[in-house]
Amino acid sequence: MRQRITVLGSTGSIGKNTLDVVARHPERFEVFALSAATQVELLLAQCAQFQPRYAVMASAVHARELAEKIKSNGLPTQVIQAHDALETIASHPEVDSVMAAIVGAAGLAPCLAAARAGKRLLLANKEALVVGGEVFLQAVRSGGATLLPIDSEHSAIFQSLPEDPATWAGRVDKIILTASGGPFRSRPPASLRDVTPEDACAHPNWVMGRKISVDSATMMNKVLEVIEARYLFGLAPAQLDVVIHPQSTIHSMVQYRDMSVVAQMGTPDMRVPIAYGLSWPERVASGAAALDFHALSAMTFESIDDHGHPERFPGLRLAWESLAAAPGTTVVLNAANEVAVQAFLERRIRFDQIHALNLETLSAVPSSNPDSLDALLDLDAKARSSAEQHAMRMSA
Ligand SMILES: NC(=O)C1=CN([C@@H]2O[C@H](COP(=O)(O)OP(=O)(O)OC[C@H]3O[C@@H](n4cnc5c(N)ncnc54)[C@H](OP(=O)(O)O)[C@@H]3O)[C@@H](O)[C@H]2O)C=CC1
Ligand SMILES: CC(=O)[C@@H](O)[C@H](O)COP(=O)(O)O
Ligand SMILES: [Mn+2]
Repeated sequence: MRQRITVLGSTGSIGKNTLDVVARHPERFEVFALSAATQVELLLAQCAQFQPRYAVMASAVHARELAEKIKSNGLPTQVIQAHDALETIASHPEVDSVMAAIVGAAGLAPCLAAARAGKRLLLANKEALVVGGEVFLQAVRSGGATLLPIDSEHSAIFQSLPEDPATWAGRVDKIILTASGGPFRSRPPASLRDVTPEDACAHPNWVMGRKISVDSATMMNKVLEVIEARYLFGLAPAQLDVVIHPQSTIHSMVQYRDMSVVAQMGTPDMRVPIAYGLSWPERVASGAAALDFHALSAMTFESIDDHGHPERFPGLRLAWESLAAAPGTTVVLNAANEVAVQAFLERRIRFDQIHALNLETLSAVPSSNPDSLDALLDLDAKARSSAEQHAMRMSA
């Protein structure tokens, strides 16, 4: 029987790559539902191609527009307009797998719904796990869900670990996440004051959405990924390491107790981890080009400490610091960073103010121990409000 899939965030970079892989295997995969925030025309085109049962848009205005167009095009898709529409398509009894590809904490509630409903949950939306933390993991356990990483580093780690998670703690010495260093790896740190959103979004190796691209430029992406790895693989924060590898050929590594290192490699193409998540434990064609070892000129590595850190990437330490602090700290950090990145993309604050805004918000919002979705969203809202005030002061 075909695997029925809901794609949350189908109009984004991960969403489009997911549909590309799905379209290569019509005998294995069937699209059950799609969702977007504002891109009505693209979602309409996806509905025409994949004929899903349901489609959801984040706002009522866009949902109405999509529903009218779907009707006038004679398509069978039903547009669900309800405050919990994303949760509905993520937990529907006829869904097998959910691709979580919404950006930011906005994806948390449907992820939890999918987890509680015992779905196979393909997690690209790293912010959902960074915010959800133990509440997220508890939902996965209680719902009997299967959580599969899509983030390239975490897919690489997952592919490099033994099949049985019960053996990980005993066998693994540490996990080494690779970081490209982003577009500003070699720029004098003082010049970062004046970079534009276009500069920051020009990632050297990956074509991605704007938010994650800015995160790669500040190294906040690696902060989120260290926290994500902590929750996905259950190792101690001290067992998580980051090394700069500018070519993004090795996607991450696992170092075992005997000092053997297992790495996963490939061309930088998100269709590889997406295809692995979709087909796990099998493998299917992804559409990615093969890594050509005959043409591969170099694979280099640099220590972050030798690379202008902490001046260039002052935020990286926040990963370990927030994991050592009260559990709500990662919620506050993520919310602050989402507000800061948006403010930078809207040219309200400078690039070098993103880190300052994150620090100010962490100091201003008291940490707590949120133990439910409501408590997580409440803390997230408090942190956003505080961060917005800091952003307004900075831009004044
Ligand atoms: N891009 C990549 O290669 C990688 C991405 N990731 C992670 O995957 C996630 C998605 O990233 P990416 O695809 O780059 O992001 P994009 O910005 O390209 O896409 C985001 C998707 O989410 C939708 N969306 C945005 N805001 C909301 C909201 N408030 N409610 C509901 N839907 C919303 C967008 O709709 P619309 O298009 O209509 O605005 C779009 O479909 C992020 O968490 C990112 O960190 C992880 C590894 C690699
Ligand atoms: C493709 C992917 O998973 C991104 O998270 C990518 O790894 C960003 O790279 P850097 O954050 O290392 O620049
Ligand atoms: Mn990544």
